[in-house]
Amino acid sequence: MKTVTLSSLQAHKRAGETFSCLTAYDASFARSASEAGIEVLLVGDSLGMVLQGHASTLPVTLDDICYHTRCVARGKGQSLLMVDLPFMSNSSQERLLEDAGALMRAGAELVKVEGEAWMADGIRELTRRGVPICAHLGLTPQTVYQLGGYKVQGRDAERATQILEDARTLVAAGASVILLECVPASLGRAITEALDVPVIGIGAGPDTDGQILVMHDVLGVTHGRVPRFVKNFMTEADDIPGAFRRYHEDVKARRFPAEEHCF
Ligand SMILES: Nc1nc(=O)c2c([nH]1)NC[C@@H]1CN(c3ccc(C(=O)N[C@@H](CCC(=O)O)C(=O)O)cc3)CN21
Ligand SMILES: CC(C)C(=O)C(=O)O
Ligand SMILES: [Mg+2]
Repeated sequence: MKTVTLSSLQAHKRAGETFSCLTAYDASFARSASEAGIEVLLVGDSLGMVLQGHASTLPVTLDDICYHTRCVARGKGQSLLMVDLPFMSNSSQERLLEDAGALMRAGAELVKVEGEAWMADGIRELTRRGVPICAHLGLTPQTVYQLGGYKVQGRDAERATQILEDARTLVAAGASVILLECVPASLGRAITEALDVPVIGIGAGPDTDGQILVMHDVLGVTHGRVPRFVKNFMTEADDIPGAFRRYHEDVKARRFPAEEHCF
């Protein structure tokens, strides 16, 4: 695989080709995912749930994320390294810039922020300073206690329009990538078509430019009820590298997500 950059993701979008993304939290799994061809690795704050055992992503600290980013950076190969800003890193503009700076120094190449249109100022200041941004919209797990649970967002026309408008606003403010979580497939498609920047989906239907899943879900080691958009690729593979390859190939061939994974 050639080195993945923001412009290669753009090129995939223009060519109508999909790309695959997967969370990674350490060097060994990052290397394996990268060797499978997975274009983007995310050090997600989901690590609070799958590594630390919390019920949400809120307890994850900047130091936790920086530690895992340094680990993944050593194994990432040619993949692009995206990293989540943790809960409350947006408590002030100063803190936002400081925390994003810490993630970049740890090895991030693209910083993902949850937030709606009000994050536009922060995103403008970050991009001005050379921090490429992915804006995460739809189901934003850091606001789960406000949303009342991990529920599909944008089912009604009003909220769907709001998510589309937020996406436009954040792209205008400088976001290079949009990530949509848990929205109806029709909305995933509409937003992907409306924007020039790459759109990554998780539970956002088959038509987004990229797909992302949590590594533990792909390997079938998540305990408890798994979201509808999850597929365990171990059942069709001989080993972990094989499951990563299968996930990557199924995304590239648009075999994943299938109808049963969508809302
Ligand atoms: N293992 C794991 N996988 C993830 O995808 C994930 C995490 N952890 N932690 C952080 C967030 C939390 N996420 C979640 C968690 C649960 C649902 C879920 O159960 N959703 C319901 C929607 C029901 C509805 O509103 O219709 C589902 O049935 O999929 C969705 C996203 C996604 N992220
Ligand atoms: C589920 C993905 C998109 C994420 O934000 C994470 O892993 O933290
Ligand atoms: Mg996250």
